[in-house]
Amino acid sequence: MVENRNELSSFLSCCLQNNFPFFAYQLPKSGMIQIGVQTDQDLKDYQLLSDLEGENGFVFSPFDAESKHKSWFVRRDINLQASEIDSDSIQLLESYYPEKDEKLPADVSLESSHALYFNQISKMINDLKQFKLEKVILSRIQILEGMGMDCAVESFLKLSESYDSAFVFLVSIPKVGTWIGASPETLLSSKNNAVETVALAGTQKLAGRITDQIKWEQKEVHEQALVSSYIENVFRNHNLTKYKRTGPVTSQAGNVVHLKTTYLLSNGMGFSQLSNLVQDLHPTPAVCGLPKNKALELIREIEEHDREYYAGYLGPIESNGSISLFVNLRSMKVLENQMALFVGGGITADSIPEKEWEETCLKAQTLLNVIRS
Ligand SMILES: C=C(O[C@H]1C=CC=C(C(=O)O)[C@@H]1O)C(=O)O
Repeated sequence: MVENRNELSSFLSCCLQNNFPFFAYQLPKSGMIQIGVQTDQDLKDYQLLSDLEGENGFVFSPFDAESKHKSWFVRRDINLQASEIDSDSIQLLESYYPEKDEKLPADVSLESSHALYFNQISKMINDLKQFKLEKVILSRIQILEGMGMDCAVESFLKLSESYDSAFVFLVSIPKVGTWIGASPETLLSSKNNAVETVALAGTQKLAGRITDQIKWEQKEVHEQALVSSYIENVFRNHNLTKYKRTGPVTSQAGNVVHLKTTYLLSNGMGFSQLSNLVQDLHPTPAVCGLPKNKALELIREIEEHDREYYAGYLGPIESNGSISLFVNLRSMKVLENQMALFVGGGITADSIPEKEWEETCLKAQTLLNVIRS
């Protein structure tokens, strides 16, 4: 826990209450929260990540590029590390107070009931068999009543204190939304010429075991292998033939474990090459399915809720070309008096509906155990 936790909490609450576009995040294994604030509300949207070359800030992109939701870029006009925050930082913020014209997002109740989820999964399994799809991700929303905007900062701080190996974030964009989460999945990161991505899939409850004791079933191994082969295929299409593959290994994410293969590409890539790679990787079969376009069609047809930014990607980009992008998973949209928690799981023709429902409950617990503690 940072020594100046109270000042940090006041600073983030001040950003939120005064409708600054801002972001706070803790990169995996960094133990350090970074904060960026845009001092005006003149937000930039983008079509291609390559349009942001040379910029310093944070990107926030939806699951479905063809939906009404845009990809946003928040500038890092004020750049602070959590440990630097004191009363002067709040004064600095005060000098930039934007107009308070933003209304808080209204509460919604899009919760997918057990019955609705079961109807959807049955239809999905039938369609998977009929149209010979390998895998599709079905998601649902769980509404947390009585926990809204007032709890956002505290929830983010608790997640950052509990999850050292996740990408923990709080991002708020006026008229777009406020999201918090602890993602276990890197989409693409590039620093000092080393480019990394992961293939993540398969879920089990940790249940007090050490990761080495965990045995994976054929269905889970297959599900994860699909994500790996998709990534390797994207590499091939980009003529990226030299990379180091590690895994699959069991990787812990709170109370659950996944199978994870890590890919390291050591040849330096320019920003536009990285951007093209992101464009092709997203959405991976960890959040969409295979074949990608058919899976996307099925998701649009079967899910009744709007995923918005869940299963999209987000993270910081720097003017020197470094990027750290993560999949927006294990995350919640913060509303006035509610939080909408999004969870999903990979469905194959062999899926057992009740087990899949339980898996989404386990994933939800990753966040609930911490924010309700
Ligand atoms: C879609 C989610 O998780 C993905 C990432 C890891 C394992 C997954 C699975 O086992 O289905 C999912 O593909 C989610 O947490 O909402």
